[in-house]
Amino acid sequence: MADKKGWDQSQLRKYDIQLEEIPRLSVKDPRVDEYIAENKPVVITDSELVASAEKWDLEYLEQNMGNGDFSVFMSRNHKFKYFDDKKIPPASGDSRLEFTPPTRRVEMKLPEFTRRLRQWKRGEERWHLKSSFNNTVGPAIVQDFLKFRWDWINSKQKMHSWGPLTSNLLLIAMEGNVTPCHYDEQQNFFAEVRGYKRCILFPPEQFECFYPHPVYHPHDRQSQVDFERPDYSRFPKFREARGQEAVVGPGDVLYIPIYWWHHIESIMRGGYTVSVNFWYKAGPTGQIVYPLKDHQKVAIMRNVEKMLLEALQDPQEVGPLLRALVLGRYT
Ligand SMILES: O=C(O)C(=O)C[C@H](CCCc1ccccc1)C(=O)O
Ligand SMILES: [Zn+2]
Repeated sequence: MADKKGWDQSQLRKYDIQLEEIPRLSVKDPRVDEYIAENKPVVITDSELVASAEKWDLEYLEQNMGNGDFSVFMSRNHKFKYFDDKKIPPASGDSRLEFTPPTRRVEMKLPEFTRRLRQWKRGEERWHLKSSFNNTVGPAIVQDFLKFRWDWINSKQKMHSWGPLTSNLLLIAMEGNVTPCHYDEQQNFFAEVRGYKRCILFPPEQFECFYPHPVYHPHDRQSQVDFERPDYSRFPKFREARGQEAVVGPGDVLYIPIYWWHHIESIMRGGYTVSVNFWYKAGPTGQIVYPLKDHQKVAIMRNVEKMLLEALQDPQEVGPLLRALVLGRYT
């Protein structure tokens, strides 16, 4: 039986990872801004940021999301590992370059999606709606969206000199769905509207523990490590990962700092989840200060990979050149 907090440990997947708690602070607590200023995760409670969306249950969404198409992802298992379809290589004889998408995107109307959620049986394919708010949504949703606490979030954006808001994603997931560990190049206020999501975060300085796919790969920014069955022979440093976790529920806002690794799961047997994220471009770098911050080194590594690929053209040549550059010389 779930505790008064709405869930219990049995609803979280088990991983062999050292985890601490992400602090939970009230929106009125001045320490919230200290965490954001230091690019450290914090769960902000009672912000009312998306309180106008509290009524977004499946029935309300069916009636008010309009008749447009929404991007829905289908997976044969519980994992929804993101991939950039613009980076999928053209078919070549070379099987080493072949990419098999782990999920399939299907455009469908909202009632189609909610039907699949309602009729789902264990073992069947899973669904995950991931869509921006476009101009096809109904007037009631527009009203709810306009009633988000833009005054509060705009004041945060300004106070911390973030760049512009680039997008809001509406995320509707089935219980048990998992978004595997990845990082984004944007600041993120992740607002939980309905249901409970367990979020595990790791700082950018643990880059070496997560072995992200190459930048040119469709799974760019995604970790190669399968949290459920880590391959410690290929990814030995994963043993050293130290995470922070939080289970966010309705009304909670999790600040996911730019470049921080995050794994997100809709808790098992918790029903569907509804989340809205707020992605912001990083602020201006301003004066470069040494020593560089860890996320700046990640950005440098990304640029080196891009430049080498541009220069060498063949992705197969990037590894050998980097090895020649480093082994016995910088190691
Ligand atoms: O808000 C975020 O950054 C999240 O990762 C939220 C996460 C998945 C959103 C879809 C997605 C996955 C990978 C890359 C970009 C977008 C979830 O809620 O399951
Ligand atoms: Zn993300």
